[in-house]
Amino acid sequence: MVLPILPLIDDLASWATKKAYASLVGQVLLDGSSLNKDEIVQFAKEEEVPLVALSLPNAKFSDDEIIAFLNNGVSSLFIASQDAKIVGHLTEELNVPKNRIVVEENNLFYNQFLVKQKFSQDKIVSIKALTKDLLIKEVIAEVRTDRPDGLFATLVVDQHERCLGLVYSSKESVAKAIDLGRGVYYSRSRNEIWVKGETSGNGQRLLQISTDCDSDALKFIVEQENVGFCHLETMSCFGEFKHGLVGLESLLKQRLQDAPKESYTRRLFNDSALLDAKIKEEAEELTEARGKQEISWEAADLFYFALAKLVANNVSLKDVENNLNMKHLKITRRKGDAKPKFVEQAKPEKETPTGPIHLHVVNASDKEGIMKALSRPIQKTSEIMHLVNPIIENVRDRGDSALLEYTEKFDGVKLSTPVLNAPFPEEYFEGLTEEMKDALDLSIENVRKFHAAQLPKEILEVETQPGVLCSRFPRPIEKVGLYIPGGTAILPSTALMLGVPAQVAQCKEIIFASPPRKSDGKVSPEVVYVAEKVGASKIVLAGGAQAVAAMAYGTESIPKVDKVMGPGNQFVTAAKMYVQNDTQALCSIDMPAGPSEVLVIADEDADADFVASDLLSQAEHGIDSQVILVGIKLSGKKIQEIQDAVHNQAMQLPRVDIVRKCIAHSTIILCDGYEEALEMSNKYAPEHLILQIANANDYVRLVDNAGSVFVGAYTPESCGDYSSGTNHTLPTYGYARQYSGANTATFQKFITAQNITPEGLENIGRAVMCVAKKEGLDGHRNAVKIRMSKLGLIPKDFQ
Ligand SMILES: NC(=O)c1ccc[n+]([C@@H]2O[C@H](COP(=O)([O-])OP(=O)(O)OC[C@H]3O[C@@H](n4cnc5c(N)ncnc54)[C@H](O)[C@@H]3O)[C@@H](O)[C@H]2O)c1
Ligand SMILES: N[C@H](CO)Cc1c[nH]c[nH+]1
Ligand SMILES: [Zn+2]
Repeated sequence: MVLPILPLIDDLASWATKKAYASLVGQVLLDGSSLNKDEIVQFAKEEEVPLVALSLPNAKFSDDEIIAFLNNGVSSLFIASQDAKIVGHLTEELNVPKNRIVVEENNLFYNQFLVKQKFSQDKIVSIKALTKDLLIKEVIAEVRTDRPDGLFATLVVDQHERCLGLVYSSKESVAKAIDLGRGVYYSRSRNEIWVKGETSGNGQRLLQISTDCDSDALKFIVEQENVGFCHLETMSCFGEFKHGLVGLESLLKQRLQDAPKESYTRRLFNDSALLDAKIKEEAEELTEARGKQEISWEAADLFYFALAKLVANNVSLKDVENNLNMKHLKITRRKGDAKPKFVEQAKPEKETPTGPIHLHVVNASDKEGIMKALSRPIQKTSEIMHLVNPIIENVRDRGDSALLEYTEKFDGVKLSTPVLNAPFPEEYFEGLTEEMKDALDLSIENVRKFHAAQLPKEILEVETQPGVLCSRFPRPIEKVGLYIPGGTAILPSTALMLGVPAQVAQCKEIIFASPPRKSDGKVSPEVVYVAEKVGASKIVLAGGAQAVAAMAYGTESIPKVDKVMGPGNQFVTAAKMYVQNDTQALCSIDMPAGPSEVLVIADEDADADFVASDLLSQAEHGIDSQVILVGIKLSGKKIQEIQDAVHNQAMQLPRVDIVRKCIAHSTIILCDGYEEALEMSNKYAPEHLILQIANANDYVRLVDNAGSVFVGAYTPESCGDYSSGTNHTLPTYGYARQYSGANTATFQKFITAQNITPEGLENIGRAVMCVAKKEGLDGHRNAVKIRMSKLGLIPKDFQ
């Protein structure tokens, strides 16, 4: 409730001199008969008074002017009883809501908008007559107390209406608070008036006083200064406030003062073009967001940059809230249509790009050029994580329903279940030819042979000392989730590259995941064929980060796996990185296996057509793939031959558009010798390395970093992709420095064991005790000492 006194403003100059205390009431009545139209609008718009009513004289203002008052912050129209006839006109013709019209009845104005309160004529006091003493008298007359000590419970809130604490006021303290315009209360422990902050420095500017509905409690709205309201130095007596928008505003205000020069926030404050661009970017991302998590994520980003703009321009959240309040009072609203430039328009037909498909050429001595050539065309981790995090969290928290939503959003397929269980229905094999089965069978057998050969033949056992037998034995990882890409191309070859070693390693449960086809919501029959051959129990019909999350955390219909494997685009790779770092997921991954890449080393004698075909075979994987040719002493003529071959072959490919984009960030690097070329390759650490050079085999010894090597002119990388036997799931982004490609061990873990005899204990026991003593771990030492002592290998009092 507001206080029953209603200051009548009939003169703006008097208001200006008295507003320091008059505004504590939180409401005013503008006198329409004394003020002109501009004064009314200016006051309602600019003065921060929560309730601005207007006494509307008959026939002084036009309809448009009345609407302008209500649209600019006037909350209610007070009409004298003799003018009541205009109410019909206001409600019917001007559409003024009934609850915003207050007609005088028996000397009472009964306001029902925003507050429910009766104002009697005698409580409407001209601003000229409103003195501090009168105000104090009115406030004290209004509040009651049933406490024996005569104090009033007083709720203290900040300007955002957040509760700071509960205190007590006496009549005297209220009078002093109004007089000083500060937070002044009555201290029950000290039994005296308490001017908040007088000793602590944590004072308060008083903004408004009101009472509750039955006038037995006061509310002080204050602006808290310094550390906070509580004596424990928190903002409120109930602890700190949650960060939220208000918290972010104060943090940004602080940053405006102290952010270091090189910080991002400082850059935002100093570069208004950057800040505006970020606001546009975030606004666009919010328009594209779907689902609670993603929308809240994007909205939070937008609010952050919007708040940075407010702070940079000295506009407060309170100003924004005042503006919202004013808009809430508007009675005519904008139609709400968006400006034409934001309305989706028919997109102009994309022009087919033309021009030669050629690689850039850079000399090995050009350091800057080389740095650029060897950097991958990938989005920043933070940006990609930003997109992937909400997807993972949603699937983790909401399981199948979130998974189905993302499949609809990203793959354009509405499914009723996200999983296909073995035995796979006949209809899923439709379209599979005998020729295809034979091709897959041959590839499966070669991959099986190569991977079976990697199984350890026997348990590794080493007697490190007489009586100390150490051993190591493999065990399959029980449940594996195998991701088979299916965005721009269906890859049954990946299904067999992952499924066969999983079967060879004897994993107990093999689950496939692959994005469903848009046409019928199924996965390709070739993938289903491989799934059946390797004994997969399920095919998750989903792709991207959501499929990875479903397998890593499990859903209602998908069991949680122990390890997620397989290649994929940046979303898939980022999701794998996320889950492997989340201890809640308890899930490992094979490696970061992202967009395909190849580095070909060729000399002058290399066949230009072979070289071009190898480059293009990986360039066609995706626009984020990258191919590099390292040429050794290539003549200008050879370079031209290769460029021509790239262009001519590319133009014949159905995926020429993808190739064109990939080649745009691909390079020919010119070196002077074989060793320099291999150094360059080791630096890049390519997923695939092809050696099209004389005596290629002799150079394999110089390869330090690569996923897989293809040696000699007749070893195209495609053979490794499908049928030779090596695995095509390989580390990209330069991770060949530290990761191996998929192999049988990827599907296993290795357990060590040891068996020590008394003789063995005698041989190593003293060493164990010595080091344990140094580490201060006597329990460790005792485990040896007690045994050795019982065996009589050390004296009873051995120290
Ligand atoms: N390194 C290796 O061993 C290896 C092996 C085979 C394939 N690959 C690579 O795998 C990749 C396969 O990529 P792909 O895209 O064709 O298939 P994909 O299956 O990896 O990705 C498709 C999925 O990406 C998700 N997605 C697409 N746009 C999205 C967006 N804007 N936000 C969130 N998610 C989105 C969708 O869910 C979709 O199902 C290629 O880059 C290829 O080169 C690498
Ligand atoms: N070259 C890819 C690995 O980067 C694998 C693949 C599958 N099909 C064709 N190629
Ligand atoms: Zn390939």
